Amino acid sequence: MRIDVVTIFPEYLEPLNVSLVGKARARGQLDVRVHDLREWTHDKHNTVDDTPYGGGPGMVMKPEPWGEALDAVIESGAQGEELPVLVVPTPSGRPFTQELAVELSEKPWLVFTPARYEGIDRRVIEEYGDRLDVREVSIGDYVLAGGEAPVLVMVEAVARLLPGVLGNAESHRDDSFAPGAMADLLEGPVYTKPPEWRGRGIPDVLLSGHHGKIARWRRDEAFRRTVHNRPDLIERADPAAFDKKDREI
Ligand SMILES: O=C(OCc1ccccc1)c1cn[nH]c1
Repeated sequence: MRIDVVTIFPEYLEPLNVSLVGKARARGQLDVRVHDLREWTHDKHNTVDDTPYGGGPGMVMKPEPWGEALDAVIESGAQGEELPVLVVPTPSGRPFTQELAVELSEKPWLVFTPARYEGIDRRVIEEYGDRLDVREVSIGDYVLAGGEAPVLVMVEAVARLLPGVLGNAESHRDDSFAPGAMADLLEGPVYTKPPEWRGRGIPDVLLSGHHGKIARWRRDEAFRRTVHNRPDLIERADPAAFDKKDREI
């Protein structure tokens, strides 16, 4: 997979050189290219923003630098002529979910356009929306100063799903929100050695070696935690899925 990021703060994307994503890049599973938007400005001050038409607070990112940058990135594509998916982080986007992470992890090429200020001139989204699959995506209901942190979040969520990137291929089968048996439930509690820590032991069932009981206990704990922290997910859950899960245990 190829990932391009166009930003006025390239140094903000340094964390993509370390850990999980860093290793995937070193193994050649991921080709991540970070571009400085200001490379495509031509005035003395490398201007990327201006005042909003119609007035109002803040500044808007100008369309010209984005147009030149995105044309350059798209033209550099040797991805078998496949065009990239354009991912635009914004509070006004559709929610970023595990389901969307899975969908994006199956694409050969993603281009992220993190904005600063009040956002990017709408005409950029329209211009590229005519020829590309453009996704405006929110990582949550809050406003940040820029889209770079959302890009780090989305790239990590996508990269860990690439085959061979996450050590144990099974690990994301039971992820919270992963489609399938545990869909729509939060992860239950986890424990590891030592068997006793500050007078606190381990739930007996986990030491029983009885896999059926362990699976049922984990499902019940996941349910309990979901009711407590995310009752909204319970309404959405499909009771038949629980019955199916019960039969599987
Ligand atoms: O703040 C965010 O992106 C930066 C941004 C982009 C456009 C206009 C204002 C701010 C964001 C919050 N949830 N998901 C994304």
